[in-house]
Amino acid sequence: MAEVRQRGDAASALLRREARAARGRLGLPLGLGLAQVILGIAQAWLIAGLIAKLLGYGAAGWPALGAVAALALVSAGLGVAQERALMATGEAAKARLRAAAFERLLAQGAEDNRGVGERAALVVDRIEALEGFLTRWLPAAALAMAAPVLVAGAAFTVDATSGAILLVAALLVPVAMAVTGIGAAQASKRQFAALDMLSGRFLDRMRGLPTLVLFRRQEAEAQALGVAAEDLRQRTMRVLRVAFLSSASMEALAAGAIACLAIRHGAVLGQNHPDPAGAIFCLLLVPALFTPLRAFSQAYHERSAANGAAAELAPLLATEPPGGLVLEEMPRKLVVSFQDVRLTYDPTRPPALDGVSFRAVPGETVVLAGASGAGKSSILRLLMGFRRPDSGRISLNGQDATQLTPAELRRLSSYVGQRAHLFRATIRENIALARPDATPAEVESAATAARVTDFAKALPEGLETLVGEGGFGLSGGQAQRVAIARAFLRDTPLVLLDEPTAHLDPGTEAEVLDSLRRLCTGRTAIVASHSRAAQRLGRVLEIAAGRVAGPRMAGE
Ligand SMILES: Nc1ncnc2c1ncn2[C@@H]1O[C@H](COP(=O)(O)OP(=O)(O)OP(=O)(O)O)[C@@H](O)[C@H]1O
Repeated sequence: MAEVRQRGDAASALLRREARAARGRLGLPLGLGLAQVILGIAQAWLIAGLIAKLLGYGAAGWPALGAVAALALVSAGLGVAQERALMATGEAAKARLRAAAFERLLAQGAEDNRGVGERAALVVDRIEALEGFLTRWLPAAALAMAAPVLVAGAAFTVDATSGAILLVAALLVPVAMAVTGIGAAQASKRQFAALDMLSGRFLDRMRGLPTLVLFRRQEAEAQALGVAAEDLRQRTMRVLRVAFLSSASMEALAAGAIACLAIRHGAVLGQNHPDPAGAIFCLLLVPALFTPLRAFSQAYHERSAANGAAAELAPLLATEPPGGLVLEEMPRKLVVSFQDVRLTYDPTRPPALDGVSFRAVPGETVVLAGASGAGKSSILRLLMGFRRPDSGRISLNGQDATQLTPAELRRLSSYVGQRAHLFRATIRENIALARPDATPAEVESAATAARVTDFAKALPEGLETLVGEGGFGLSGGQAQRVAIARAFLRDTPLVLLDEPTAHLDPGTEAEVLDSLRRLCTGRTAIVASHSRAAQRLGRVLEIAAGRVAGPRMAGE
């Protein structure tokens, strides 16, 4: 319960902060909205004169008709300008929020245990939902307060009772909305949760589609997706029901206001009203009063949706990007030392690292061997700054590594994992990703060093061949060589390799190891590997249950 309240508080705080940030940009659209209300009142005045003339009371003529048309044109122009100003405000806010959310997701990196679909939904859909709050709800709420005062004030100048009727109708709107909108925020939150479930599951199953087909699970999965989609439909209908209810209450109030005014001014049709044009004016003010109130009611739904989205975004945006020192210059050589390092992921389970000590000097390759789950990758994760040790000391050239920002720590190392991820881009662009400011010659020399050029020569467009999703398929060994080329291009003093030859046949493994040996030469290298062949890269440290079990000679 306390947690739910905390999430609600965090969501409100986020929305307040965003409202403050957007305030400066909302002045123009608000001013334009107010101008439209005033034009609406003027139009009602002119049209009232024209209708009175038709009923045989007044003297309004063609100039009044021309003025009504001109005001309608100006009002439409103002509407377009207002919409554009609101869109610009929304786009600026979304760009800022997306950059902040993305920065935090990147800082959490591999350690973020949210699914890919959920992370994508946070950055795309949730921030989209906040736009409605900033560009619909905030201006609509401000106009819903100012417009009734202007409209009722105009009615007062003609007839105090009509002014009072309009004012009371306007004051009843928030009451009706509060009654019909009870539970709207909760319904919205549930709708988002169902949407997350569905999109996360869909993405996950799409990625594993070949496996599902192989195991003939496609029917069962389609049914499970159907159930999740049905759940989303029901929750969406609940949200819509609330929205329909609140607009129905609005229409009832507008009808009530017209009815009261009609009773008050019914004599206008009996040809004995003291101010027929004024009476018609009061009746025509009802649309002018309810247009901004209707926008307010519709935006109420946007506010509920934004509340649901903010509750999910707030914890992410509240995480401070990790602080720390920044290196004055990149060291050419690096001595890595672990002293009694402990790391626990889950306090209910034994520690992943339980007092690990070792040292690796420049030019040396330390191979971490040991059974699956022994803690090899955890050592690499610490060196990449994705985790901080619970105790002990990790030093780089004698300096405490935990004092550096994680990003700075990552600047010192190049990493090659089990499977290189290739983006949909050319081979050249995929390599240059490691150092976008590299010259074409530098990229080519990295490609040569990693033997990418050997296979790229045979491809139709060489290094310019498009690879990755939907592009030319590379074999596992070729993709690993692209990853090694990235490491060559980065040219860092520390090289971290995590099972770099897993999934490769012995022949390809030998070729990849040959490139890796050259990559490690002259640098400090730490390699986690089960492979006997990879263990010949250097000094082997046996890791067992989070401890260094002892050194082994290469090839032992
Ligand atoms: N994010 C995590 N949350 C909880 N426990 C984790 C996490 N990552 C690893 N562990 C646990 O920590 C222990 C060490 O894991 P680690 O990945 O370092 O092993 P490893 O030796 O690299 O294994 P492998 O050779 O299979 O990759 C394992 O028991 C593992 O289950």
